[in-house]
Amino acid sequence: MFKKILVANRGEIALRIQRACSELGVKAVIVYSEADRDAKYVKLAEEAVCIGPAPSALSYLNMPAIISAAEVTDAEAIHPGYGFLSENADFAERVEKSGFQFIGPSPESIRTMGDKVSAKQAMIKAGVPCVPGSEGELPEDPVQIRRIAKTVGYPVIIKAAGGGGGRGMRVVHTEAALINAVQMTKAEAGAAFGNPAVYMEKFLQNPRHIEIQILADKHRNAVYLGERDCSMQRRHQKVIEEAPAPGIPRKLIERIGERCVAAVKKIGYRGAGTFEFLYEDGEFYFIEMNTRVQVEHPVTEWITGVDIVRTQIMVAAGEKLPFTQRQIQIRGHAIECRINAEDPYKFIPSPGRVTTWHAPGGPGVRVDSHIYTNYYVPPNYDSMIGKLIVHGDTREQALARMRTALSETVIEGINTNVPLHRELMVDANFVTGGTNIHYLEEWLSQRQ
Ligand SMILES: Nc1ncc2cc(-c3cccc4ccccc34)c(N3CC[C@@H](N)C3)nc2n1
Ligand SMILES: [Ca+2]
Repeated sequence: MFKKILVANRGEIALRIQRACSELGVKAVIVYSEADRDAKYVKLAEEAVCIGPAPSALSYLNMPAIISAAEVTDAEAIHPGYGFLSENADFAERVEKSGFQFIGPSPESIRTMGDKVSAKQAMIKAGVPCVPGSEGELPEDPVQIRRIAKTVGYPVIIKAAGGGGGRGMRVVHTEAALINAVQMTKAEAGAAFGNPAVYMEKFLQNPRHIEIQILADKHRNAVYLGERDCSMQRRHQKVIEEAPAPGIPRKLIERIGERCVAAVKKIGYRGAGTFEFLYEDGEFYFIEMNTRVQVEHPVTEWITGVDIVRTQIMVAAGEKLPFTQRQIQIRGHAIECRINAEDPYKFIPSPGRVTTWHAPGGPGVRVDSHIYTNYYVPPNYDSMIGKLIVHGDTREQALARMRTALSETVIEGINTNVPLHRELMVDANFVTGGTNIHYLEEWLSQRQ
């Protein structure tokens, strides 16, 4: 086991990793930008290194600064968290070339999954069901592009190989609009990701977003930890996540979960990973794989009893998974509300000083947040200031606990989306369960 790990992130995930290290008896080195000098986990840190000024590019994305911080503090490993450099293959490579363990998959796995075309090809080879489409990069020839679209059937969606998470996508409903749409998406992809390659898929009209969490060690053991329903999103920002996914037969989950496990074994994947699927009419369609721990990992932790961050660290240290698939039992239901410093209905960021913070509590309530009374939420980073996660024996009990927790939550001094969560937790369709990826945006447009 490592003696010292550098936490290359900020906010609630930095605190989460710091806690996992503390529990394992591993020292944690905290890095921070000048804007995060007063962060809770910096104050709690045994060792903290300022890696630069507020802008991410000069701090949390500053590879030399982070690697130097690891050197001067004699850290043995670096945990990237999520966002920032967590899925940057070059960073993982530089970390390992500098003699540190990167807590995550190999640079090759990160690179393969970061290119959405190679990711899909790997999954097709591994027998994971994918959305029908161009099975590779679209050719230049307009005649061929039209032929592929005709085979796939309109509407189609053009996606950037270097995109993901909703960036670099364009839906096409008619042949007349096709070639121009391909050219626009290629130009945008070239500019945004330095990679103009695009691919095509059948556009699924009303899918749910279901993801499978996997964990794999360096000894070819791998398990899946059930699924999460992440369909309650707005402009590709998740708002509410839950596990298990309401109304999906366990048999279907087991089948797709086992295929994901077979795939990670086949590609020699190690660490935590998430397979993103669209789910429609009883079918799963692979769209992307995330090679990082995700914001919403606590809902999976609670229904399986597995500490994902702790296991990431153990696996990176070369240990075997401390459980087999048979030992993974799904118990109860968990729901997560992302708490953002923003206007609850206009989504305008609302940084500033938190003058009052009262966290909720009680049976089945978990609060993952770094804020405190008088904490100043900096304007430089994304607006998420914490997560409220609840667990119950049933979905109904989890909903009741979330309503109670939200009613106890007090955050004054800034705007937050807590009022939005309070309304959603009593919305008839959300309470029924199984709302698709468009539901929240439709709900918000009707509310305006
Ligand atoms: N073939 C096909 N059909 C429909 C799709 C719809 C979306 C999509 C569009 C808009 C919001 C979404 C929220 C969660 C998951 C997916 C979406 C989508 N995304 C958006 C982000 C990235 N994960 C892929 N890909 C799709 N692909
Ligand atoms: Ca993704």
